[in-house]
Amino acid sequence: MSAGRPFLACACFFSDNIFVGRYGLHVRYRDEGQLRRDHGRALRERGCRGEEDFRAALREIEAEVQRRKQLIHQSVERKAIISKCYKRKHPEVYILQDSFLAPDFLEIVSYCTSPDAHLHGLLRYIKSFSDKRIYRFPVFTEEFCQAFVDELENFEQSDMPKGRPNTMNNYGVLLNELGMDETFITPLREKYLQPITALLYPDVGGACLDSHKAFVVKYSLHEDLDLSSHYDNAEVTLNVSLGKDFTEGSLYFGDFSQEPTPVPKYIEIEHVVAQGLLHRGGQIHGALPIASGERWNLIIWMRSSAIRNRLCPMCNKKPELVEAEGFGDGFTETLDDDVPETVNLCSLW
Ligand SMILES: O=C(O)CCC(=O)C(=O)O
Ligand SMILES: [Fe+2]
Repeated sequence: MSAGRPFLACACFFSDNIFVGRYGLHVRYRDEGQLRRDHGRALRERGCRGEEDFRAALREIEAEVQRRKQLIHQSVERKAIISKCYKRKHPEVYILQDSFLAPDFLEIVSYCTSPDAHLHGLLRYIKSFSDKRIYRFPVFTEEFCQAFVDELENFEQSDMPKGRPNTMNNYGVLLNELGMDETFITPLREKYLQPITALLYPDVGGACLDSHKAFVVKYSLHEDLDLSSHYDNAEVTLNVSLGKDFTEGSLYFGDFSQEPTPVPKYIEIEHVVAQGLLHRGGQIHGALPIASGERWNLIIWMRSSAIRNRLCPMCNKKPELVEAEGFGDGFTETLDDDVPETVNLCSLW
C-alpha cells in the first residue's frame, strides 16, 4: 500500500447515503426526528404513507447502519477463510497477463504512455458519449471474460462466505476477498488504466489514482434486475461487461453530481461484452432492468487520496477520518500543509 501510509474511511459511511431499497431513496440518518425533517416528504412521495410504513423504513435504515458497522470485521474474516479453503477453478485468471487484454486496449495504453500523448490524440482511439466525458473501448479478450465468469460462478456455487458488492447490489463478488487485488486489479489500474485516466480526467485525480474498490455485479431474472440512480464512491469508475448472454440492462447517465440541473436528461449506453465504460464516479447513473439472461460486470471504483482528502465525495464535506482495512475508502492522513504539495505533484490542474 502507499508507502506505508494506511488508507482510511470517512465517518459518514455510518450515517450518509443509506439506501432505502423499498423506496429507492438514499437518505442521511442521524436520528428519527432528523429523518422525518430531511426526508419525510421524499419518502411520502415514494409511497411511504402512515406510521407503519415509516417504522418499516426506519428498521431498514437501522439494519443497514448495523450492517455497515460490522462490515470491516466480517470482510477480514471472509477473506481469511477464502484464502485458506477456497479451491480456485482457473488459478491463471488471478494473475494479470497481457494475453487477457484486447489488442486494441494495449494499443490505446501504448499511445497514452508515448511521450507526446495528448487528449485529442487519445479520443481518436475511443468512443465518446455526449459531452459527459463517458468513454467506451475494448478491455479484455472474450476468452478471458468467459474464464473469469466461470471462476466467479464456481466461487458463487461454493460454500464459501460471501459479501455484497455494495449497498445497492445484492449479487456479485468482492474481488479483494477473493485475493485478486494485489496480482490483478492493482497492476491493471497502475500500469494500464492510469495512463488513460491521466489524459481523460486530470481534474478529478485521474493522474494520481492510488487505491480502488473492485467487485463484480450480477443481474438475472430472479436476482437483481436493475440498479437505482446513484453516484459512486470513486473519482473514476471503470465498468467492463463480462457477458454472459443478456438483453437490455443498459446504463443510463444523468448529470455530474456537482452540476445538477432541475430536469435531468439521461442518456442510455449499452454494454458491449469485453468492452469497458469509463466515467467520473460523480456522474449520476443507474442500470435499466435486464429482459433476459444473466449480466456480469466488473466494476472498479478508482480513488485519488489527493482529491478525496480535501472533500469526501459521499458527504461533500472535509472527511472525518476513521480507521479502515486494506484500501479503506481511499483517504489518507494529511497534514494541512501537505495538501498543496500533493496536488502539485499530481499536476491536477
Ligand atoms: O450495473 C452496472 O453495470 C453498473 C453498476 C454500478 O454502477 C455500480 O456498481 O456502481
Ligand atoms: Fe455505479
